[in-house]
Amino acid sequence: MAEEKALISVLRGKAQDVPPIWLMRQAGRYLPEYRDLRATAKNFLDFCYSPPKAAEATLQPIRRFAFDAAILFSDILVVPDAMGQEVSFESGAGPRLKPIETPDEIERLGAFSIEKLSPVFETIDRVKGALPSGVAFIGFCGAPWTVASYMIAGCGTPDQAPARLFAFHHPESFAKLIDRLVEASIDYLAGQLDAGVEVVQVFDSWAGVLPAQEFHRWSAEPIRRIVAGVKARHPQATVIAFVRGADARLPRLAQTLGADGYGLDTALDPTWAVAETAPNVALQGNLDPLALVAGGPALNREIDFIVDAFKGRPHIFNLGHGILPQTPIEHVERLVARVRRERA
Ligand SMILES: Cc1c2[nH]c(c1CCC(=O)O)Cc1[nH]c(c(CCC(=O)O)c1C)Cc1[nH]c(c(CCC(=O)O)c1C)Cc1[nH]c(c(C)c1CCC(=O)O)C2
Repeated sequence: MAEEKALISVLRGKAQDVPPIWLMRQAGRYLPEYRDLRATAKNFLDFCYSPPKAAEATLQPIRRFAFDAAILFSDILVVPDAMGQEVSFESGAGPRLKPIETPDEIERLGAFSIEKLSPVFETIDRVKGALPSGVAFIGFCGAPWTVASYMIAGCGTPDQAPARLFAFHHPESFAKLIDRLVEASIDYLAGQLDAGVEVVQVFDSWAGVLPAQEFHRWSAEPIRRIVAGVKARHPQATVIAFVRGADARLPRLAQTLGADGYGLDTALDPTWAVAETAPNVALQGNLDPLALVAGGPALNREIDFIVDAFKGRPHIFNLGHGILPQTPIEHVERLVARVRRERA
């Protein structure tokens, strides 16, 4: 039997001497080869739905940095796209959808068409044959709250106020949208696992804006249902929950969501997270993406602090949020070398 991949071992609760490393949004605009490839597609979603291009974008950061995991190149907003709420991306301005303003519009959303996402599964099939042994393959989806927040607002907002207001005004209708996203996410992640990913990560990038009861209802509980639904269909699969802004709610999440690993955002203190969660729970994170932009002694100091804070604990080295487009490539190279202790 092939040796267990380091990232999978960590998710199964086994600490490694050297933590496996990958970076959220590791495929993207900080890479010149990504920018060249991206220029060959007429828009971002076409790019996501082109298996040869999406497979190449998935593999680019693996070739360059030999990360311990590849993450499928796609986007969380393909799910609303597959529900008939058309999505487009304007360059420099982020995603655009037709906003949902009334409960009626939730009733009128189409059924989730998993067939529409068949190019994603074909991308997975292409990548899995091309990955070096030892490199784990991660699929993903957005958590229902984060995806719903874009579906309601129709674009990115600083505080997700449109979705928060909609949920206060129309809780029953909002619950229907969340339920539909839970079901779609389970089908979608199970489809990704059928196609060949080994790990799935659920991104709740906007959980941190919710007050306690809303957080429980719209962020935590839907993620718990997704984890249970995925594991019912794929008992071997491992799941990472990235609940950005979980803050003091992390220990309770780690007891209740049922995931194998928890992503920590930049603001969480690793020493506290290690002390407040069970020792077999894997933790992922949480270098400040701006430290990676800054480089210099600050970067070394931050890397060493994180590696040391998680020592002896199942830990996946990662950023606390996505890599920024202005990140110098040499800083990423230095990060990987330093985490692997090839200290230059
Ligand atoms: C909220 C969210 C989205 N998408 C995603 C999230 C959750 C993680 C997070 O909080 O960063 C997740 C995502 N988006 C993308 C990936 C691909 C895989 C990877 O991590 O490398 C992943 C995992 C590609 C992408 N998704 C997007 C790009 C840039 C578009 C381009 O190249 O033209 C990429 C590479 C576009 C996107 N997609 C989204 C926004 C708000 C934007 C615009 C902002 C931006 O440009 O970064 C929605």
